[in-house]
Amino acid sequence: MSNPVYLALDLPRLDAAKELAVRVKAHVGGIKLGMEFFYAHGAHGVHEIAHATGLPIFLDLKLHDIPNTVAGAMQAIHVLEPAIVTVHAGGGRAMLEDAKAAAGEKCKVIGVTMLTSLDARDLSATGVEGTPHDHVMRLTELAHRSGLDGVVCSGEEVAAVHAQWKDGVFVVPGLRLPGSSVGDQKRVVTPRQARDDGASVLVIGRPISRAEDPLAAAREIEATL
Ligand SMILES: O=c1ccn([C@@H]2O[C@H](COP(=O)(O)O)[C@@H](O)[C@H]2O)c(=O)[nH]1
Repeated sequence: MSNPVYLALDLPRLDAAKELAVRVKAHVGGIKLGMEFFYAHGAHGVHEIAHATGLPIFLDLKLHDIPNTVAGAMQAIHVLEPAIVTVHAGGGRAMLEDAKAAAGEKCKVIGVTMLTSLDARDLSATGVEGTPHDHVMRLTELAHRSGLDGVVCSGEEVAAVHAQWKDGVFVVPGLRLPGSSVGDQKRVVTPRQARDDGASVLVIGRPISRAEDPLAAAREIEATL
């Protein structure tokens, strides 16, 4: 079985990001590049990381706009050959369908349901009724009906999401080993629990990138899986 861990390279400097990725590449299955990296380094940065590591690239851009704009963005990033791209599931059915149609066959399009940095109080403050579980399940159903390949959810929901959508791709961030700092994450589980509950991709950033010894941290996480 291939390594499900994607290293989130949320670092402002390209040389530091590249050095870290090369250092731990034997202990992760892919690299996740998000807004911080992409806005700073663009297509050039993506090519640099892809060539330096040879690993699949997950572009976590969380696209969320009118359908025509999101479809245009998907076409524009096609040349980067990402294995995975994210869009916000809350963008609605037309946006999700158009994003998938524009993505090309090899790219998995994954819908972000409810950010792992949010909890029940945050959800209610945005005017959404029900629990985080209800919200995640509702958006998962929409993503599925709209033809996406899977969703991003927290480890608290992934078992239910997996039970509802057997062949989906389930991306889980908000992962921490017991006793480590959660930072801004609110719905958190261990990498092992997320995997056992049906996660296909485990997104891990700061527990590796901010560790005193990132290589040892990546190895330690790999050993728990
Ligand atoms: O709901 C979500 C969606 C995406 N993320 C991203 O995952 C990583 C997590 O980083 P850590 O340092 O391991 O907390 C980060 O790039 C987020 O943008 C998420 O955390 N939650």
